[in-house]
Amino acid sequence: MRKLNLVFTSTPGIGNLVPVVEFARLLTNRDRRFSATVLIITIPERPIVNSYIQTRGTALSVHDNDDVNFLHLPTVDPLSADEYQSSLGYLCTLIEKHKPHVKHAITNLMATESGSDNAVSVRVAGLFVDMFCTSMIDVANELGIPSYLYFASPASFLGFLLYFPTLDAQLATEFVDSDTELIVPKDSSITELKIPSFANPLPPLVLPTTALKRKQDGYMWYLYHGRRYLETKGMIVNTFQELEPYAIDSLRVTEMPPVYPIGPVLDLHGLAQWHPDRASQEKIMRWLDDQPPSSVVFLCFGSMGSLSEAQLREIAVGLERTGFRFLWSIREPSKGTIYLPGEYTNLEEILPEGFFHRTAKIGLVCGWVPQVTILAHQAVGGFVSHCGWNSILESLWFGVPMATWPVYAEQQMNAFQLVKEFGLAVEIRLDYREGCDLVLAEELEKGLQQLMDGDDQVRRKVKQMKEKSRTAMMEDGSSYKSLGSLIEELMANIGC
Ligand SMILES: O=c1ccn([C@@H]2O[C@H](COP(=O)(O)OP(=O)(O)O[C@H]3O[C@H](CO)[C@@H](O)[C@H](O)[C@H]3O)[C@@H](O)[C@H]2O)c(=O)[nH]1
Repeated sequence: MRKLNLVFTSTPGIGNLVPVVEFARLLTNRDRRFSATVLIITIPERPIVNSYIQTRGTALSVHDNDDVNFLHLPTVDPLSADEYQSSLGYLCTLIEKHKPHVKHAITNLMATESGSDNAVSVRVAGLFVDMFCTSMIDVANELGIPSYLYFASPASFLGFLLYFPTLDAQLATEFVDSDTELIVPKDSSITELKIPSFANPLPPLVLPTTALKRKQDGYMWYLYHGRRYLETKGMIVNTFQELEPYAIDSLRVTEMPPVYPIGPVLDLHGLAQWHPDRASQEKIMRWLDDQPPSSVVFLCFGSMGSLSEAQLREIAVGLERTGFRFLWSIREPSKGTIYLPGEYTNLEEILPEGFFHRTAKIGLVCGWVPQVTILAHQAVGGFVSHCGWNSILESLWFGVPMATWPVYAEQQMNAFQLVKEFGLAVEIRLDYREGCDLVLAEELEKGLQQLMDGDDQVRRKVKQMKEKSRTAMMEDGSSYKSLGSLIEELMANIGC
């Protein structure tokens, strides 16, 4: 029997790696001719990602149904964080430095193709790179294998990055550059930017911070990746036609590689199972079991999100004022460029005096949470989200209405899309930026009231999108069919 091995490279972050692994599982389960090898880049400073890699890798190796293997790449010499202006600049350089290791690993996989006297022989059929791993396209080219983009953010953001080299010319002429601050329009009449993957013009302030810091290294990487996506044989996006019709259709033009919306691809069980602190995770679920249906507002800011102490205090006051039951995930700001947030040990000192005592009967404050399991719980009635794409897809899958509080990466654009283009969320903020902004207690209070008591239209639309997201993945659903087309294309590209 001959297996076709698909190789995956991923950015070492929860929001990137988990959807890559789930996509690899989806593909190999759908078509038994495929096996998958996920090349693992390790960053020692990210224990939560490493914990996922270890637990998930072990589970996959003993799970009969999944033909997905993790292959750990050797670590590269640490970079000096001081040399980089942004964590994206650091990350992309670090990934690029793994090129020789990726080449070596794939060459070894290919060496087993010929001369294998095993019952199962293997042929490497393609390399999938994620949004920040496009430097690996060179490796695929050198080895003569086709490369594909696997994009774990929305199609709208993919469209944005593809358009970014064009937008750059506009930003260069119409905006004022700065070494440290966000760029601003030269002319106050420029209040909107037209991006082809958005139905509506965007206020400049919902662009990612990286796109508004023209002089920083992250900006150059955005340009680089946007150009390189065009070199792939296909762009696979973790989204679905019914959610992003405008953005997906905007990508279906002749000069672009074909686009395959194959989502939502979610890890519906895994993330709750691999966190080392199982006791805290179980305590949260027991607490939720005691709450009435749809009564709890859940606040969580992603795997990389943390807020200032002043902001945490405003949230505490806002929550207390509304009197809603709440489950609030708080993370301590990271120690530096490449680190992820950690867990607080002294929250009593940070939150308003007496907060824990006064809210003991209605609220639970915690660190890392089993988010998917929480969103699936009937007690949860609303989700204040940082608008990471995985969080959005998860919330829609379980039909939980969201309130938008973007913090970093492309989340401001996602929030804009959710509120202004889809009507699937209540707005707290669209253009919040950690470090320069403060959402006041009364703003949060207003947003929460709208989320939990007010906007029936959002609630109704979210329920409809829940059904559509599930249908998309079923046999003959839009994403199911799109994955089928991708499989045909994969076979055609290697002449099978
Ligand atoms: O306490 C937590 C925090 C997060 N999660 C999970 O971690 C994932 C987080 O993914 P996402 O919501 O996409 O946020 P980020 O971790 O911030 O992901 C990065 O990657 C995404 C996909 O490219 C982007 O959309 C985001 O903006 C970017 O920050 C989700 O599956 C959550 O369920 C937990 O289980 N518990």
